[in-house]
Amino acid sequence: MKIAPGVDLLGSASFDETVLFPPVSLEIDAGGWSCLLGPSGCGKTTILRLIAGLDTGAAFEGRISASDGAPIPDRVAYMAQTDLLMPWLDVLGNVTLGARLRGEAPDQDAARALVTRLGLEPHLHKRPSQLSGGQRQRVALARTLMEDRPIVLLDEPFSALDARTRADMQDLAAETLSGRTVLLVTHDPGEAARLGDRVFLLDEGGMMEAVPPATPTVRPVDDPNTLAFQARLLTALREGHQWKA
Ligand SMILES: Nc1ncnc2c1ncn2[C@@H]1O[C@H](COP(=O)(O)OP(=O)(O)OP(=O)(O)O)[C@@H](O)[C@H]1O
Repeated sequence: MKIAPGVDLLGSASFDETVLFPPVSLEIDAGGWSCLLGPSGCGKTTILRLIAGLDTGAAFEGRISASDGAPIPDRVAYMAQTDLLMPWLDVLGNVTLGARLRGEAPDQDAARALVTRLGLEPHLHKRPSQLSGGQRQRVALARTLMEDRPIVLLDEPFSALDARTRADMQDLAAETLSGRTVLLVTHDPGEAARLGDRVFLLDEGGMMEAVPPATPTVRPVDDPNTLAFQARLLTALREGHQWKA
């Protein structure tokens, strides 16, 4: 894997005359997990797509740059909110899709090992229509983890999972993506409290940062500091932009 750069987004976005978010500053540290929370519709997915260089329909005024000055989009693995699985491919086919689209021979052994770690081995040759929502989400996660990219953008990657699987997948993603620059969009303050080296809250008033406990990630769910931070995030989300870090 190439060295993971930090990513900065500075700017505002709007649709015609409607401001989506005012000027914000999002500093995503190199090689760490940054979490982005905020109410539905505040622009979190738009921010991920802007960083990935994908179309958003929004007018963005500002700049998005990597700390090494090199272009960002071709170094990004992006897991969208919808799983975007190919209905005619089985689990293994979907997990190795990226390599085949690039005309490369997929690493079947690595794909099988990953699929096994994600608990999908019994479903290896099933198509997406034969899988549950949570299983489909794990296939999409596996496909993203197969892309050995230094910058990883995850849009609610664990949202369809049961509590136990969710915690397992958080651990696995943290381990697999060690050293990558990760931006995780989540609605779950507990998830941000476990995984976030930095935690940002976005709403129509702008961006705020909440400073997580100094303990390393992945933080234990039952650690009093993790729980206190989780509660603080929930309070902040409920209070909206009146809250100050
Ligand atoms: N082409 C468009 N024209 C006008 N508004 C749009 C357009 N595309 C998206 N929007 C609006 O932009 C807003 C931001 O969408 P975005 O998907 O970034 O939000 P989000 O914070 O990720 O929401 P969620 O948490 O529900 O996924 C939404 O209110 C959406 O309705």
